[in-house]
Amino acid sequence: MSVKKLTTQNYRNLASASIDFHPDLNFILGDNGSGKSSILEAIFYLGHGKSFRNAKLENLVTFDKDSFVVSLENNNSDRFGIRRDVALGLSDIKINGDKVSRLSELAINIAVQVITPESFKLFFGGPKERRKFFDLGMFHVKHQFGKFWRDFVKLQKQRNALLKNYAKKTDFEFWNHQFVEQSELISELRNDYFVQLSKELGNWISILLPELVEDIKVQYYQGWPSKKSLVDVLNANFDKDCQLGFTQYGAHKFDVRFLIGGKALDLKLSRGQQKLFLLALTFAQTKLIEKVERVKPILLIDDFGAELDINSRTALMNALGKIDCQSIITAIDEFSLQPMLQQEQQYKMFHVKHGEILEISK
Ligand SMILES: Nc1ncnc2c1ncn2[C@@H]1O[C@H](COP(=O)(O)OP(=O)(O)OP(=O)(O)O)[C@@H](O)[C@H]1O
Repeated sequence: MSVKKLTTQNYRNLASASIDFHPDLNFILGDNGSGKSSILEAIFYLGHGKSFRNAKLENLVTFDKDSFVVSLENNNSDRFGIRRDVALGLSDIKINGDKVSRLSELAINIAVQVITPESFKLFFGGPKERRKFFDLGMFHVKHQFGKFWRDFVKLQKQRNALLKNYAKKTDFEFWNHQFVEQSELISELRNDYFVQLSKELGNWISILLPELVEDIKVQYYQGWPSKKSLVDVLNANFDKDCQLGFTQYGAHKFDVRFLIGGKALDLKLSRGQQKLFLLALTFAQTKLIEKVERVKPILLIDDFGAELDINSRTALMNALGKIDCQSIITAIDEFSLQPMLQQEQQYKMFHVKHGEILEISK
């Protein structure tokens, strides 16, 4: 799907905003602090139920207000909305006017990915951001994943509760068996996804970082040593798990490493190159989501010009031209979007000032 119209009430500094987007390409311009990122954040919120800036709920509602609403209408005229009352701790999710209980029902319809100037720092730091990123792709591409993952998390919680309660080793047999079975199911699905993603990544690296195309290696770590069975690993680590009160190995501990010529990617690449690499990975994931044809993905790029020179921006523009997704891109001014605007392509452009949004006619 693509976002046809976004409406907000009391979301950050967007007191009462409404934007009619272009189905493919959109630019949002404005000074620092005008509200550009807040617009992307509102769209992301509808797809994820949280901010990409790791902000607390109470910081999302406009200062001195108690609740906010974000809603969108898609290209099929379906309407999706969330209302959060921060003071009362209430939340209302609606699809076409009907209440739904699960955020995942929104997430199924809104496959939104975001790249910000901070993304690459987080992504190439600890494993948390990488897990979030890949799980989003899994959710949209491998449709069993959502259910598998929910079941796994329940088992993980049960096992951790037993660990914290100093249960006997024999009490774990039943839970270990299920935990292992579910971890293996997830790992198999992820493995499959990584083969697809690695292949697709090569295509986007050749557009965005062609000089590195031969040197990149992606390594997938399933969450426990690949040559050992998870049952053996759990048994061998039982005492340590008890001491820590949580399970050290399993599907929740998966990670992905990227090597360039055998060295960690963040040691070899500049910040701009890391951003391009993350963009290539995002395009690869977007392409896989597009191929399953459940939803058309949406790509949000915050602060387009940051870290990228004119050659990199040209490469990014070429990449955008090769993917069927809706893009919403923010920038300080038209100059930092160059060479995007020299193309004969259709787009809409907006200007934001103090949370007020105006469409700019071309
Ligand atoms: N809860 C809130 N209520 C009202 N205003 C807020 C709230 N949270 C943040 N703001 C203000 O909203 C403004 C817009 O922030 P936003 O991050 O969207 O700006 P931006 O245009 O993306 O800026 P930059 O180019 O610097 O990234 C900021 O000035 C900020 O102080």
